Amino acid sequence: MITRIDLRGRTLSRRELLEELPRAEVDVEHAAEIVAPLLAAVRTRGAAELRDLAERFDGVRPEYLRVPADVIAAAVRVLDPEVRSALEETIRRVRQVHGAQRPADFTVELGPGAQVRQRWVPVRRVGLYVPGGLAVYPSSVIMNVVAAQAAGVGSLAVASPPQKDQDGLPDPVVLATCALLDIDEVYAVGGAQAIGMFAYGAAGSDDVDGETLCEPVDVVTGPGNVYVAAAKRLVRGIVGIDAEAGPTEIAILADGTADPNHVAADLVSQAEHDPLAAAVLVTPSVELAGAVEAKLIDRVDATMHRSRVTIALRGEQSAIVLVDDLEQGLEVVNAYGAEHLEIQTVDAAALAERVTSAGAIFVGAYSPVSLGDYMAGSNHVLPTGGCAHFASGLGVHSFLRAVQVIEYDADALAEVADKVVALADAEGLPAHGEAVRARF
Ligand SMILES: NC(=O)c1ccc[n+]([C@@H]2O[C@H](COP(=O)([O-])OP(=O)(O)OC[C@H]3O[C@@H](n4cnc5c(N)ncnc54)[C@H](O)[C@@H]3O)[C@@H](O)[C@H]2O)c1
Ligand SMILES: N[C@H](CO)Cc1c[nH]c[nH+]1
Ligand SMILES: [Zn+2]
Repeated sequence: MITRIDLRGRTLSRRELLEELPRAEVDVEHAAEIVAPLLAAVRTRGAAELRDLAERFDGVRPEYLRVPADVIAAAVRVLDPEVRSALEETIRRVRQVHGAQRPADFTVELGPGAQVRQRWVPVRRVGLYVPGGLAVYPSSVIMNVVAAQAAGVGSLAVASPPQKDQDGLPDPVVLATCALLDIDEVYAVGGAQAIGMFAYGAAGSDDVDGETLCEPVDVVTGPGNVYVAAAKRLVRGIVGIDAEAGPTEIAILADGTADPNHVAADLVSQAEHDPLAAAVLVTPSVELAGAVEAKLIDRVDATMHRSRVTIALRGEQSAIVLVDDLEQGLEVVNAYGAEHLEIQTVDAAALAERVTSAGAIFVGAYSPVSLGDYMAGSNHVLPTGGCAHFASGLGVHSFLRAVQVIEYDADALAEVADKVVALADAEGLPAHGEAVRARF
């Protein structure tokens, strides 16, 4: 069912360790070769191409690429009250956490009349991707939208794949969630083509050729499959992106005190996202490893997305990694840099303090990843594929830029003028020094 990798008694360099660790054959570069021509076609053919690609990849030709306002409003009217209450609770909690994320502006006085200020400025317009292929993700609407709203972004557009069983509209709960968050610009566009539409804009309204369907955005965020991740990589530079948030990963660092039933349930919970999802258990306990393997057999057998989960768990991206002790376990999870890392050990909080690479850390027996997916208040759009080594999850910072404001008066400039000239001359750029001298 799931491979074992035995690292016990082995001393490995970081490079050797990385080669031993399980990693999905999520070949973003290969996917990029597939989606590059799609992006180019969206850029030149706009709405017509978006309809053709929807037919090809989503199996439906949407009547409306931009979802009409009355359809969004109707979706919230028919929303199941229990689901509405859960969405509202998620919105409340995610707003609370993201409201606390905004970094403070500051001013530094370097001397009398010499001031540098830093201001955090939101981007003007954002394109927020909400996946909708193998599953639908109203929760991802909240994660994207609340973070952008908390940053103060003025113009927000959401895209999610057209659903065959919804006459080419996005999932109705996705639409209702947009309504709950006051979002009225929603597109029935999925995959790489949605990322292209956001990056380049798209011409051609629903019935009038030459009109604009979608204006280009400054930043594109959101999770998605390997094609979405590849498209984001390709448009980076034309627009800003958040981290690549591709097929889901869960790593669990657990010792003999962990409950094997909980560990197995958590591995299956994330494996159900995608056949390319990764589920990794790192443990020094051979007993726990055996018990988890046994529980996995029962759980996989009983779960709804059995075939998808089986492929994910059998894939080379998933494994049980046996280590000598929790110290080696920590080294392994830090080298892996999982999207989600659960710590189910004695003293889990102390170990969590020593984690240096993970998209998000879930501490102790009662903080499963599923809690973070929906209700913790944290953001579930997190870096995958090792991007946690250099990137953060989605948050208010994803939509902000730091702008420095420099203000010196005449005396303050005079004070450093000779030093500016000395450095300008040392760089062989004397006109820089002359620009300062010219003022005195
Ligand atoms: N890392 C995170 O933060 C995070 C959060 C939520 C979900 N996820 C991941 O998001 C993904 C969602 O994937 P999904 O497939 O359900 O929805 P999706 O919306 O990401 O992808 C569906 C789209 O993929 C495109 N597509 C499908 N086959 C294609 C092909 N052969 N060539 C080009 N394009 C193709 C289609 O355009 C379709 O609209 C999962 O991998 C899940 O694990 C990640
Ligand atoms: N686990 C996903 C992030 O990889 C987020 C999610 C949304 N819905 C369910 N799960
Ligand atoms: Zn999940």
